[in-house]
Amino acid sequence: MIDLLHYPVTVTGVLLFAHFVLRRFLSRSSRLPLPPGPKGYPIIGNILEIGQQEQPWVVYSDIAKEYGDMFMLKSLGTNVLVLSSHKVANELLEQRSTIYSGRPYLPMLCGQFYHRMKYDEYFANAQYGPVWRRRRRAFHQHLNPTVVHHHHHIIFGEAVQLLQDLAISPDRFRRHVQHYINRVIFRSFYGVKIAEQDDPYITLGMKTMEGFIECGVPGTFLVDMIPALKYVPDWFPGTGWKRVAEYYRQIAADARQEPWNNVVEKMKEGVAEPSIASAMIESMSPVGSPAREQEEDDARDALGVGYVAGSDTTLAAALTFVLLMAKHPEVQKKAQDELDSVVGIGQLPSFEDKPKLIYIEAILRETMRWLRMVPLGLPHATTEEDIYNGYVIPEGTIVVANIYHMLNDPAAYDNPSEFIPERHIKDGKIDKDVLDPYAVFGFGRRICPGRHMALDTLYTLISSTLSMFDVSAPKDEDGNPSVKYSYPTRGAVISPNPFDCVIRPRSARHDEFLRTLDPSTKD
Ligand code: HEM
Repeated sequence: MIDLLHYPVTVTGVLLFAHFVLRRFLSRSSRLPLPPGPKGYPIIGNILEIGQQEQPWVVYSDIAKEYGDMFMLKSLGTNVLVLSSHKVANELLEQRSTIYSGRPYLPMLCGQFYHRMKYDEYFANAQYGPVWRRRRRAFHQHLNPTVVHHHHHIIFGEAVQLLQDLAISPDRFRRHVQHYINRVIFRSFYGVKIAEQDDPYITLGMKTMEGFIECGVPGTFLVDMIPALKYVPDWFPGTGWKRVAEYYRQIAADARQEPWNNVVEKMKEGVAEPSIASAMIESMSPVGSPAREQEEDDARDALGVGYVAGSDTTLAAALTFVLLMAKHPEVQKKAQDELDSVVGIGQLPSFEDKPKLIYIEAILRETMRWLRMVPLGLPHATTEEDIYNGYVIPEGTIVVANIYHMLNDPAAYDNPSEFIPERHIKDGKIDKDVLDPYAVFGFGRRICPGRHMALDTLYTLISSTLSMFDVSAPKDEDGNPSVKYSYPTRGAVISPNPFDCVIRPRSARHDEFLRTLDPSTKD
């Protein structure tokens, strides 16, 4: 006998089931192939290519030469789609950004269970959804191109301090450049002046990064592959990962909370230096109102990402610039001639000079292109199935843009391994026909929202150091100038390993000028 009470439910269930089965088997996608890619081994598939530790960007680049600008690697249920041209990256990550803006699911780092590190509170790791959207919007409001100039006095004032530090102890240039970049981030974000040594906020930020490096590689912890392990009780042997997760969860929470609390306290005392945090707090709903708690969480966590995402990346570009100047005295001389004629000898370039400093702009572009600091960008993930050029790209596919390959493409750049700023200039202007190297900042809705601040910081660093200093190569055993340098072969961000170079004021006059600079008057 038919159970009338459940009849509609049963019919709906059968129809729904039939709908899904038919959709699966009759859909175009089920008849379409996956994008091509190297044939893997039985069961493990392409795990060797995916898990490649040494210069995976070069390995992917070689595969692209055989399979074209889009290929798929498959292993143990994971699909990794590698994009190797601007065209495909634009068509998928930009034009279809509603589908391609997720991040890969990393259970230990960001999983949805208690024993996790909660690193998805940093919106750079968050899944595409309302939390990511709110935090990204809060961040963007204070760092978009129309308002980033609010931080110029900090970028410039701290550069004066950098020049003085370089004049006093040029051998410690690495430390000085790093401190400059961190001062810019912490002053503009929180209005705090960080300490030269053992700053507590920097220590927390560095430990947070350690957690990312230690636990961010899927497969380091078994729970990444067998999420059911989260149910194993804490006292059970082999559950040490839970303590690791708790440790870093607390560190990362403190890294976001402590500088924020400092701003709140200083605002109460009426002594807060204006900053992004203080501006955010001033524009919030009244304390005690329903919206307030979420607004505070979003603002605090949106700002927390600044040091984590912005410090090492900007440092990689800045140190590479120093290295390239030591290697290329002819480029340096040309830049100094431009600075002297546009700004004047013994003067510091300002942001007003920027449109006229074409060669400086070309050096900045070429440094980014030559280095490709984040060679594989940050991985995206598809949030639904897609069909592109006759191939099916399943939901949950990890999508990697091989920025290294794009900016190293001989079809786009002659002699791509050479550092040639002139390639970006035509008829005394930046040549818009040359492929924009700012792919280093990623693509689509996830494109780096700190890029305007990064570029303004790098412009200031490049123009002000070249206006005051000569950078040269140390002499080798035979008395010839030689810069010995190397780059790490693994990691998300590639920054030069420690190298030596000689930094000196350009002349006695420049030396004199450096002595008279007062950082406080330049803010
Ligand atoms: C030269 C310096 C920098 C480079 C090369 C760089 C590069 C990148 C790249 C490749 C991404 C991933 C984009 C994607 O998923 O497609 C990214 C994301 C991000 N960057 Fe940067 N970045 C730099 C500086 C900064 C700075 C200074 C900040 C902050 C002040 C910052 C904040 C962020 C954030 C918050 C994200 C995550 C965006 C999201 O997931 O929605 N970056 N960056």
